[in-house]
Amino acid sequence: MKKYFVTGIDTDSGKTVASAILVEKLKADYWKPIQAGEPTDSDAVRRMVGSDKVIHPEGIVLAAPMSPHAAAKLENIDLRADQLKVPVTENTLIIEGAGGLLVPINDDEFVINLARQFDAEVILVSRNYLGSINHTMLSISYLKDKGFNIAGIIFNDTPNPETERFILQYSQLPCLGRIEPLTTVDPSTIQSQLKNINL
Ligand SMILES: Nc1ncnc2c1ncn2[C@@H]1O[C@H](COP(=O)(O)OP(=O)(O)OP(=O)(O)O)[C@@H](O)[C@H]1O
Ligand SMILES: C[C@H](N)[C@H](N)CCCCCC(=O)O
Ligand SMILES: [Mg+2]
Repeated sequence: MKKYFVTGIDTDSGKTVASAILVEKLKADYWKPIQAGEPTDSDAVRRMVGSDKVIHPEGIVLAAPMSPHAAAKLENIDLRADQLKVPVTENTLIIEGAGGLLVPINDDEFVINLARQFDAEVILVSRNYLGSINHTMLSISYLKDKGFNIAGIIFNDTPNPETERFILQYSQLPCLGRIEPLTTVDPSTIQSQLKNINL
């Protein structure tokens, strides 16, 4: 089974929206290994995709909408990456991280480590805002320095051609698509974006 790990340049960059689009585009399953706070991303994806799609139960659900290391600490949970096991499926699997790359799981493991642990290719979601060039370049730099297998970048929200041109030219990474600003996020607007994804 092919696995993609959807990470973002920050929390709220659009990983869940991008994951729902990828689930539809690739007819894939979805899995959120670490959920911190409610409503859950799995429920959000369930509302965005067809009822034929498989959404696997989260690896762990933590109550507090915080960094997983802090949310786990509040519940006296000793959260370790190796407790999280990829669900069994023959299908392509879209795995969504939590926050950005270097969000801690505990005092010495980061969310992005899960991509390697799960043998998944990384998709980086870059939302366009003032400051996103820096966040995107730092994220790419880390992924490359650490030797992650990077599928490419998805740009989200209001297009910024010069931002996108610079990032793609400097990084030489594939652009996997662009998600337009959506007035509502629902199954029909998710479907409207499939044509904008090249994967
Ligand atoms: N292209 C878009 N158009 C309109 N709204 C969007 C778009 N992309 C994301 N949003 C909205 O922005 C918010 C954050 O997006 P999303 O939940 O996908 O981020 P995330 O990276 O998954 O965050 P988290 O780190 O909490 O998992 C949500 O309310 C989502 O519906
Ligand atoms: C609760 C939120 N929606 C995410 N699940 C977790 C975001 C953690 C961000 C931590 C940080 O970078 O400071
Ligand atoms: Mg999310």
